[in-house]
Amino acid sequence: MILDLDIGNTLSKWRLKDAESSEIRSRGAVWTREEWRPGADIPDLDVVEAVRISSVARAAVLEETVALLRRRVRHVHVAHSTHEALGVINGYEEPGRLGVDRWMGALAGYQLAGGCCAVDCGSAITIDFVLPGGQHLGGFIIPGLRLMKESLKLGTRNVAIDPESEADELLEPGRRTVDAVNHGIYMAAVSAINRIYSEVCDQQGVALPMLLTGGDARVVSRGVQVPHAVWPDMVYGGLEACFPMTFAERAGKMSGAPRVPEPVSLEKIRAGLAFSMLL
Ligand SMILES: Nc1ncnc2c1ncn2[C@@H]1O[C@H](COP(=O)(O)OP(=O)(O)O)[C@@H](O)[C@H]1O
Ligand SMILES: CC(C)(COP(=O)(O)O)[C@@H](O)C(=O)NCCC(=O)O
Ligand SMILES: [K+]
Repeated sequence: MILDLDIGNTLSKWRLKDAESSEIRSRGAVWTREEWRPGADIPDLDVVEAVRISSVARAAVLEETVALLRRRVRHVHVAHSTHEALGVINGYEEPGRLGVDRWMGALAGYQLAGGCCAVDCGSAITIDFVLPGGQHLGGFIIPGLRLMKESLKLGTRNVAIDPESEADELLEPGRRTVDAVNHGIYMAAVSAINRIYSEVCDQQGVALPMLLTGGDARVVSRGVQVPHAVWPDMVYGGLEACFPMTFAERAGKMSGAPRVPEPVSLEKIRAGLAFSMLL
């Protein structure tokens, strides 16, 4: 069994993948601030032959986790952001400083779709761009929905956006604090994503397919007008591409990869941008 770990600032996600059949056998998540010790919510390491890790948590969290795993598992692979990988050139001045979850998303997106806009809606919302030739441009970082809400300190933190709510409702003016806050942060997130996408496609002269991932991807997806696909396992896709182990992975297949969304034409994107600025 292969254990894949995606350690974010809020949640440490894991999944167990069958090395023979490439099937996902189980998955789960634990709070990142809690110690990562095999137990109730964590898979049994006896069945694990290899681990692949993407972590943006504090260095100490990763070091402890790796030390613990190395005692029990033979192959432990830790992903790092590099200058180049799998045909993608990292756009950061200091490539190692790009969050490795963003790098995994960019690599997975490029492997799936060629040029792409990779959006990760977690503790932070990150929006990264890769051109069809493999140049990563860098990206944008804004606080995620939960962080935006907590920063207001209006006592609404415990009333999360219902992940089933329709975008229409969320985009209406709120008539009590909790709705005003939830609708406000939702509008902030989706309008930033729509606008950033259009600006960068306009600047670069190319309409890119958009891929969405992260804990808030489903709800954010409803408010994003740009054609896109939700890919919950996008970070894991990067790990598969960097450290291919199963037969399917070696053939370039990534688990749960969606169909590549067909972007609208550049003319439409530019017309939308002009319209939104009343030009
Ligand atoms: N069951 C859940 N538990 C915690 N957060 C959730 C849950 N479902 C959705 N979320 C949202 O997802 C975010 C965490 O998403 P995730 O992509 O795992 O973040 P990170 O990678 O930063 O840890 C939270 O900030 C919250 O807004
Ligand atoms: C931007 C992030 C905090 C996002 O993390 P996440 O929301 O997935 O927990 C993470 O990718 C990170 O720590 N990046 C390093 C800084 C950078 O990418 O420029
Ligand atoms: K993120």
